[in-house]
Amino acid sequence: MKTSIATVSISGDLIEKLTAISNAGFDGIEIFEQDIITFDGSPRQVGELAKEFGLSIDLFQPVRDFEGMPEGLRQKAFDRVERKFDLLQELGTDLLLISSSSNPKALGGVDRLAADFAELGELAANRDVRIGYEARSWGTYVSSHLDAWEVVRRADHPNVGIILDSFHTLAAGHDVDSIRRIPGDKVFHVQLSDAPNIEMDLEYLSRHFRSMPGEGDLDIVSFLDAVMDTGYNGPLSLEILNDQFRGGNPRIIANDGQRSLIASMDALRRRGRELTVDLPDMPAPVALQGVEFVEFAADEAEAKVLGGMLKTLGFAHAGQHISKNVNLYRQGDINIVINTEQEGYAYSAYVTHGTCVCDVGLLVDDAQAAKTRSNALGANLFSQRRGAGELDIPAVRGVGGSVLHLLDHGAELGKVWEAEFTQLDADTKGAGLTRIDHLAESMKHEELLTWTLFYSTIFDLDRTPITDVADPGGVVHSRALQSSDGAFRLTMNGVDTHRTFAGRFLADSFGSSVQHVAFGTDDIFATAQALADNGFEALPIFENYYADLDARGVLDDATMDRLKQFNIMYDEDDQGGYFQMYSKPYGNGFFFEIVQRTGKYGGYGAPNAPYRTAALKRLARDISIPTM
Ligand SMILES: O=C(O)c1ccc(O)c(O)c1
Ligand SMILES: [Mg+2]
Repeated sequence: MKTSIATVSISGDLIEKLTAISNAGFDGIEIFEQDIITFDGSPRQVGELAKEFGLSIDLFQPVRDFEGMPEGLRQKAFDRVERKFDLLQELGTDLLLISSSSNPKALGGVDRLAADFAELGELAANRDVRIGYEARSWGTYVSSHLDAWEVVRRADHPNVGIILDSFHTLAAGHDVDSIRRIPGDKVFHVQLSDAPNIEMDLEYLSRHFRSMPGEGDLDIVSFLDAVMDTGYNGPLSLEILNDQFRGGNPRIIANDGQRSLIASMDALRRRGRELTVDLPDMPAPVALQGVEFVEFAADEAEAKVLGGMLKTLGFAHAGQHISKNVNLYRQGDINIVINTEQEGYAYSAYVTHGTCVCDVGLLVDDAQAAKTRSNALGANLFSQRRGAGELDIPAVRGVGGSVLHLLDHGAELGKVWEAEFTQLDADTKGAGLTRIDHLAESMKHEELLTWTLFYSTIFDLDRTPITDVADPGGVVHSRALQSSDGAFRLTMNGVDTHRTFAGRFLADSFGSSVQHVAFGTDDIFATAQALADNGFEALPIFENYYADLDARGVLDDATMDRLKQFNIMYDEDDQGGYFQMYSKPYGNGFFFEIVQRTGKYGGYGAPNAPYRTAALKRLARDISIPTM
């Protein structure tokens, strides 16, 4: 089983595309006619070029609107396709994709369409080429794989088969089980793409918003599982029409494609499928138990400001690193580390971004297994010279070049705090913060799918659909990744402009990633009181917000008064409630959040996000933000 990708999925000219596709490890390509038309050389030279890159040309596409044409136009359609047979032979490939017609002049009738394909099959046989018929989900008469299969079945010609495309099957809501009825030797090719679950014209969705398997909301693995039952053993090919990818970095998009295919095949294998494919052995998607630590890079002066702020949040200065200028702050199960080294990774992160979260420690069952899976999926491993007494903690590169350390409760890594830090006596009684509820990362919008894929292929995470959150300066595209038990939660915000609060943070910090850290408490009012006593300054929320919340009539007057008093926001779903308050922004727009979940509330207060953002922006306008 080979991996393939349509040239339309990658930006650049043909050479740039082939370079990226070949370097990413694909075996073959589907070549799009546009890439031949715009190439300075003959189709034969295109074929030779692909060979030089070690890539087979698995098919040529697209031919549209061939079948069902009335007399007078029918011959023209056949002549047009015959010309493409010449092209196929020059390219050195034998498979032509014909997608189902949406031509208003075309006629229907399964037998008419089958007769067209039987006749074309004869012509194809004479030229030693094959025809693959694909149902486009908006085709006039043929809009599902079952329609296309009926045409192919009745055409009954060895040179005519079906092409399955996950988009057309899944986005249109067709059932995948029926694929199992198609004999594998009649499936000539399989195309894969994911898509977001949004109500939209299918043709528009298909041509602008497809994504790599694992980036959207479609169940690609079930589709593949059904395909495998046919006995199909040809290439798995990505056909991704996506506006962002068209303008994206060819290397990153091609690498994402490989990662998505490897993860999809691994998921199939975990369903007990025997795959004839050179797939690296790898552990299962890694279960996340939570965030073990968050590390900031800072200089000495800013470390004092940050440390002071952590004190007002109720953190104790709990430890000093045995050999480095690194301090540990603790409360409940939360570990915050401030690194003021003058060399090494944290220092370079500080020089690049200013005070920032440079490193996040993730708690997993087995850190070595997590590293092995990350590596098999093409993540960049991270390491740097260790100081005396420092443990060898597996790590990978994450968003914005940041680092993710992988920790577990095993014999060695489970003792990292005792091994690397001298323990100091707790100097505060705390404010009731118990754990890290979630992290929020900001990134360019065009990176949102890449990082979705990174996290959701390595780790065992559910992903919410992408929602758009209004900011006074633009739209933020937001989604959450979370473990099914909620132990690990991450929100990702993709921004297009620096006029949004998240966009400004990204621009001013030169691509730093973590913009806020949310701490959980079991009693938001007790925590809010303790913080107020410590001199913590909460983000002031608009008076009118409370008028609106009150009008909804979900909270009693006494609770409303306390929300207002402490600048706490509130949201609820049918599972429970969510209280949230914020610190003022620091540095380039970083902030802390404090939340309490009641019942089984599963969200992140999205309805409040526009008001929180406006409140942060108001403050950023009104005062000069203290540097962190
Ligand atoms: O949008 C289209 O016309 C089109 C063409 C060829 C394909 O393989 C496809 O899935 C869609
Ligand atoms: Mg297709």
